[in-house]
Amino acid sequence: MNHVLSVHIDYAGYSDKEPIIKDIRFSIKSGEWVGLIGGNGAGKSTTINTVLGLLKHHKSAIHFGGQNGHYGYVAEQPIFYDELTLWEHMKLAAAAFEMKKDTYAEKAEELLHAFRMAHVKHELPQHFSKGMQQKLMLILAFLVEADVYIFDEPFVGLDPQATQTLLEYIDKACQRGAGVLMSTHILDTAEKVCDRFVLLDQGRLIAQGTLTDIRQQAGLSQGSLYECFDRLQGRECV
Ligand SMILES: Nc1ncnc2c1ncn2[C@@H]1O[C@H](COP(=O)(O)OP(=O)(O)OP(=O)(O)O)[C@@H](O)[C@H]1O
Repeated sequence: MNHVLSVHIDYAGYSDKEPIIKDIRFSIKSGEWVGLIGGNGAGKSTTINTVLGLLKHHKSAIHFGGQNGHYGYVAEQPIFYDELTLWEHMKLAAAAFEMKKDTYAEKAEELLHAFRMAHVKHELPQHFSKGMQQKLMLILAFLVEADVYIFDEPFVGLDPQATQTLLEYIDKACQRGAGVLMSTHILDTAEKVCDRFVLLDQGRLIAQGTLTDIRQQAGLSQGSLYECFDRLQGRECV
């Protein structure tokens, strides 16, 4: 199977002092949903920022594969233009990715409906709640058929229906062959939906693989993802 993303980070950080993350290597195949797991400050966002090429101080090789080279990214904090409505944001994204008018119109209405945002499509996102701003980011990400989707803590602020809708959209994206990297603290959800996991602690990779692999590495044959992560924290990866 093709890799849609391969990540090889020797080190990365925000200054030329001691790096924040070191020796992080993993890849994502077409159709795979990978959970990036770690406690507060473990280095999840730093890893994502390195993958996105946003850090100045790094030694890394990041390769995006796939068919069209498009990726979708949803940051931990919503990012938007204060003076553009939700609908204008969507039109801008469609124009940037040169989407066909018919494809766009159908997809746009479907997403607005699915995320229950049709009633505010002509409103400014700065007046939205945190969850609604998060939904705007998700709608923009799913508007374009990307080869890779990267989500940093996507569930924060979402209500249960929006969470379900997001899970369904990610699942559909994987079914058509996209790869997904998703950082989250919601380990019971991650355990249910992700195919594989990358576990970080203090800027280091401490384990990776399927739940079965992680259980083996933690020595807990029936352990939950949380129990395995709890056991593995503080150890170096083999
Ligand atoms: N912009 C920045 N400048 C300097 N240091 C930073 C910056 N952003 C994060 N760090 C540091 O990098 C380390 C890892 O942070 P990071 O945000 O990658 O963790 P995280 O796993 O995403 O945590 P959380 O779950 O709390 O979001 C922390 O020690 C943090 O203080």
